[in-house]
Parts: sequence; structure tokens; C-alpha cells
Amino acid sequence: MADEPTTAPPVLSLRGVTASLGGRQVLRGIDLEVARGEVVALLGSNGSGKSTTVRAAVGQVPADGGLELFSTPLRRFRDWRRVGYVPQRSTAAAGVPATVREVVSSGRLAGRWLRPLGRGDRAAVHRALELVGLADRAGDPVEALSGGQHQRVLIARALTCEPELLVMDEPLAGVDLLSQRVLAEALRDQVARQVSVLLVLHELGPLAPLIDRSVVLHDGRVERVDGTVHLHDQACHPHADADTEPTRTGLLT
Ligand SMILES: Nc1ncnc2c1ncn2[C@@H]1O[C@H](COP(=O)(O)OP(=O)(O)OP(=O)(O)O)[C@@H](O)[C@H]1O
Repeated sequence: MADEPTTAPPVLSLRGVTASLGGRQVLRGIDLEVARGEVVALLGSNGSGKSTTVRAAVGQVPADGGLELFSTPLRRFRDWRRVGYVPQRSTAAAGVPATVREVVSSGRLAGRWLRPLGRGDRAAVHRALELVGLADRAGDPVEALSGGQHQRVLIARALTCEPELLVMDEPLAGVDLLSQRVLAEALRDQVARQVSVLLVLHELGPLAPLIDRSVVLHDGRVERVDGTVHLHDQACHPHADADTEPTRTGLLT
């Protein structure tokens, strides 16, 4: 979490970002900033534009308006090793005949061309697997994992390049409670290293205490921004006990 208000330039900045998909405008002018070491949750009802926003932020869907990563306009940004992206699981999980280690290692390939992975890469892969509690499953086929474990593999893959910005699309979706806790711990570790995080969530769940700000979208626009105090209230709600059920944001319609 950010310690002090900072005047440093944001790690990610969207200014009046618009995007159209299938001939329909789905982002109608999104303003959003993520500061260094800040954790920002993107919330909103189904179809409000959360995934499209994060996909636009990492250059996966064409968008117009002001979009900068590390103060560089997206169209000129090349330093993708500074960004770890965890897509929605359904778009990334389909029948991969590879081991856990292979999938996580692919996170080290960005920008390497055909150079083989070295000792430093292997150590980074092992560290990432330890962070998500799957070091002992490195040699297993990913198909043998549960949904929650699979999600942890995708997060480890994003962590292997030791990113300064982590962008995650619904990392808790379909994830069992144990995996949610492991993910919260891994995220806490990243935040302690001043990594910035933008994540799409439906429920804050065990991540609530880590979140500095939530940005709520509605119909392709920012409807409101909530700060730490409000989020803390939600995290302290009697129903927010992670042992019983995830924190309800009340944003699902
Ligand atoms: N490839 C596509 N082609 C056409 N329309 C799309 C496409 N992808 C998304 N959309 C539409 O864009 C709108 C925003 O979708 P998006 O996935 O960004 O919303 P979301 O807030 O992430 O929703 P959810 O919570 O259901 O994941 C929706 O109306 C969706 O149907």
C-alpha cells in the first residue's frame, strides 16, 4: 500500500480512454491512475467495462485517449518486462499440455527472443512458484491442477518477470478459499516491494485489507472512487470473515 501521498508520476494513467468492440462503444472516457506501490481495485456490474479497461491498459484492445505506462504513451511503450498481466482465467486456461514449470517459465520469455533460460531465470521461476505455494507441483501437468491452483500458476507466470506493475483480471474468480489466501499473501509480498497493482474484482474477499482505492465502473464510465476508509468498513463488515464468505461489494446486479 502507498505509505505517503506521492507526487511521483503514476505508473499507469488513463485519461478519457474510449474503446469500441463489435461496433459498440464500451469505454466512454475512462480516467484512472495507479501510483507506485498503490493497489487499485476495478469494480462494477457485469458488462460495465472492467476487463476492457485492463485489456486496453496492457495494449490488448485498441483504445483512444491518453494511455501511459511509466510515463510513456502506450503506443511507444516496449518495456513489457515491467508489467505482469494475469488475464481472465477462462481466456488463458484452455487445454495447455504443459507442466506447471513450463507455463511459469514462459513469463521469463518476454523480450528474450530465442535465448534459452539461464540460472537466474530458473531461480526466478522457483521463487514465483514458492510465492504461490506450488513449488512442489512444478513438474505436474497444469491440467492436473484445480481451478484455484491453475489461477496461482498464471499469477506465478506474471510474477516471474518481477514486474513493477501487476494487472490482474478477476484473480479470485472460481478460486477456492485456500488459493484466495495464498494469493492475498503473494500480493502482500508484492505490495511490500512497492509493486503497483490494478485488479478487476467482483468481491474484495481476503484482498480487501490490501486495497488502497476502488474505482467503480458503470456503462463504460467511472461511476465513483472509494478510498481506504470506505473499503476498510467493507472489510470489517460482520460478513467479511474470510472463513465464512467473501466480502460482498453489492456491485453485482
Ligand atoms: N470481443 C467483444 N466483442 C463485442 N463486444 C464485446 C467484446 N468483449 C466485450 N464486449 C462487450 O463490452 C462490454 C464490456 O465488457 P467487459 O468484459 O469489459 O465488461 P466487464 O465489466 O469486465 O464484465 P464482467 O464482469 O462480466 O467480466 C460488454 O457489454 C461486453 O458484452
